[in-house]
Amino acid sequence: MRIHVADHPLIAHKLTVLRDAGTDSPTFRLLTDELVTLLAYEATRDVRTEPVTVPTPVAEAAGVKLAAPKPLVVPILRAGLGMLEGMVRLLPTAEVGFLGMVRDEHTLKASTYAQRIPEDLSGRQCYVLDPMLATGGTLADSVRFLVERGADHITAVCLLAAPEGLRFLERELDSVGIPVTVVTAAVDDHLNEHGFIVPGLGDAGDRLYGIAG
Ligand SMILES: O=P(O)(O)OC[C@H]1O[C@H](OP(=O)(O)OP(=O)(O)O)[C@H](O)[C@@H]1O
Ligand SMILES: O=c1cc[nH]c(=O)[nH]1
Ligand SMILES: [Mg+2]
Repeated sequence: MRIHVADHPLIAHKLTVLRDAGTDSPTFRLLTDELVTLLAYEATRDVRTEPVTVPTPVAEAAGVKLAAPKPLVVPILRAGLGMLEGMVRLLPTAEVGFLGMVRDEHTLKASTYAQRIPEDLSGRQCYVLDPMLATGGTLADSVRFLVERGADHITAVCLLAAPEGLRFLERELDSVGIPVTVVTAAVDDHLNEHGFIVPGLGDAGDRLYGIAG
């Protein structure tokens, strides 16, 4: 597994405001959107392209276009939905599949409550969106789900990751047999006893959308 920490002053600045407990939901949503577009630039570094030629007003120019099959962007509901627009802004021709997952607050185990993902992902590059990589359980399960359907290249885009979760994913995803990359704006200090990232930003879903019932 490859881990890329996006080290850029604009990312660090926006992340600082995002962490601030005083930042309200509308601002949190706006900053999430902006951060994802900056992260998407790094996350799509390996997107597959094929050569094309276009006529400029002067001559033929060699260029590239995104290769088929189209990339699939997969936000993990709920919080990953806040990252969708920022990602498809850079990849407007991508298709979007949805995975609804929730982590039990006591056992910290993730479970899937909804999915709308193509049955056959053979040859597809997938971009998983989830702001928080805490224990890594949610991301490990979502990567396995996509690999079982044939995805052959997966990049996860996160805002924050915990070192414990990254270590867990490195062990778990060793055997999936395809390249997996995690792109994150920062790796934080540790997980607390409730499985929250420290210093983190709190519950990303709640900060985006309000307290879930
Ligand atoms: O790495 P993990 O320990 O698995 O935790 C990370 C997951 O926890 C949060 O989801 P949550 O269960 O709070 O659902 P929500 O997005 O609906 O708030 C977060 O959005 C991730 O999906
Ligand atoms: O810190 C954390 C950990 C899991 N999920 C969140 O939203 N925040
Ligand atoms: Mg949540």
